[in-house]
Amino acid sequence: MITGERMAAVDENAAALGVPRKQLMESSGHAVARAVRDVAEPGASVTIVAGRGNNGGDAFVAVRFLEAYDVTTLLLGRGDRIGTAIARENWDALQQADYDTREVADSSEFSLPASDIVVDAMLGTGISGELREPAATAADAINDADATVVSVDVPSGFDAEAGEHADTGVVADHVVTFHDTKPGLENLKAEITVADIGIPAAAERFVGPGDVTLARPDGREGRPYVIGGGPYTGAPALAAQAALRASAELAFVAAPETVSREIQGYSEDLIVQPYESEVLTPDVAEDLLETAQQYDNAVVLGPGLGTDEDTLAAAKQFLESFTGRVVVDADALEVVPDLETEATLICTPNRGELARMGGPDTDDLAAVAAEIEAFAAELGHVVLAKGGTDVITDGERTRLSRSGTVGMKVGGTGDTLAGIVAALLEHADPLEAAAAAAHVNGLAGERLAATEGHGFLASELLEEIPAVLWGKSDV
Ligand SMILES: NC(=O)C1=CN([C@@H]2O[C@H](COP(=O)(O)OP(=O)(O)OC[C@H]3O[C@@H](n4cnc5c(N)ncnc54)[C@H](O)[C@@H]3O)[C@@H](O)[C@H]2O)[C@@H](O)CC1
Ligand SMILES: [K+]
Repeated sequence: MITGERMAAVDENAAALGVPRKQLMESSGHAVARAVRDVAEPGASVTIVAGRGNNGGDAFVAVRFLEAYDVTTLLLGRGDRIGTAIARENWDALQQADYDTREVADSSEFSLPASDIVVDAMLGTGISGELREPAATAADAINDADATVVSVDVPSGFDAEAGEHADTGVVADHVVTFHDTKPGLENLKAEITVADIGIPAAAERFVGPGDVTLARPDGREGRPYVIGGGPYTGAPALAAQAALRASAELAFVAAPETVSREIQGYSEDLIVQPYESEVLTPDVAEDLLETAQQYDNAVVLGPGLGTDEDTLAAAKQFLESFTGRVVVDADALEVVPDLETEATLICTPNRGELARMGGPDTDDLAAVAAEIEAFAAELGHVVLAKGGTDVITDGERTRLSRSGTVGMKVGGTGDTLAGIVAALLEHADPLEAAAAAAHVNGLAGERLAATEGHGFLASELLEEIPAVLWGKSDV
């Protein structure tokens, strides 16, 4: 099962792997033609009702595979208003090769020719809300017609994110859906065919530009709360600054007063909240919990906290009472395996931390991705295992991020990663936020490596984050 949103991400990843969308459209169109051939003998009359998106584009391709049929193609709108280049190219090809095509300017002009088959290619996964005109009129006519209706990808009017049908939508007899079934299709009376359109498995498995698009912030949102610092001061500052670079509105750092000035000294952009103690203690954790619950911040727990016994007890206590989202990093990770918590945790262990938590102990994380997935399932939390290839899993879904360079072994890159995860949590679900963050952090390193070789610093990653997130996502 795949949502329309995720499908678009996978499709973008496929393009980055060298399989562009136009190629997928060719496969989709071929699959639609096969479905028509399955329900009608050669010579049968086929009317294609196409919209101006890629759903229509799939049907334009199908026309070329249906030479043995009597095909008429109706486009809702004008050809020069087709929304995507690849759909327009396929429409133009039909014009140049003299296929029977007609443009329908508005609903008053719409009339459905009597035909054996109607191919419904008005709207696919790009729909929002009830059908607008002329699609609504066309849907009524299709539903009233005596033809077998084959819908492309989803029946037009069906929302593939929510799995809901618009009141005005097409009622299909057959649906040819692509790559994987979509939420809610199984509740329809239609016969569903899932067509393989040649998307490489790697486009789902490896984090790519599509995953970044999916998690990309479209504004400033979120106020991550970094609980860190004590024995170390750089780590919490890096995490908080990375969150700001990745779209957080504000970034708070709760730290011992003995080091709070030092942390503030690294950056005037942070809001540092000192507490009276040299390290995090259970008493302090209780106060911090109140603040975190009140503001519903995403929390980053761990950077620079140290392993004082009191600190670990405090981290455990915090996590057991908190009910929000926490990125757990560094020293705080070791309390996770014994926790009882309602919080949503995203654990970001490196190799050693993963092993100490009870997960696999290896340099080659990709080779043990299935074990890490099982480990995350057992924990009941998202695990982002950091290595040459990062493994990101929620125990059911697993993604691998190959971005990054050896220069990222430098201290502090895990802290920037934790901050990016916290920021993206405002825009994406925990697994998607973690996967995109891992990719973004690695790409930021790759940008630096282009000029600095292996000699760059974690603090320099910070400035690269915006370009990776909002600029061209391929370096
Ligand atoms: N990986 C993929 O995502 C692939 C997608 N393909 C096809 O592309 C489709 C998605 O294409 P698009 O994203 O271009 O979107 P659609 O073709 O679903 O439609 C987008 C168009 O519909 C209009 N629209 C949106 N809501 C409307 C409403 N309520 N009433 C009337 N018009 C409305 C929009 O303004 C836009 O012009 C898929 O369903 C599938 O058929 C395939 O070509 C191959 C691969
Ligand atoms: K459709």
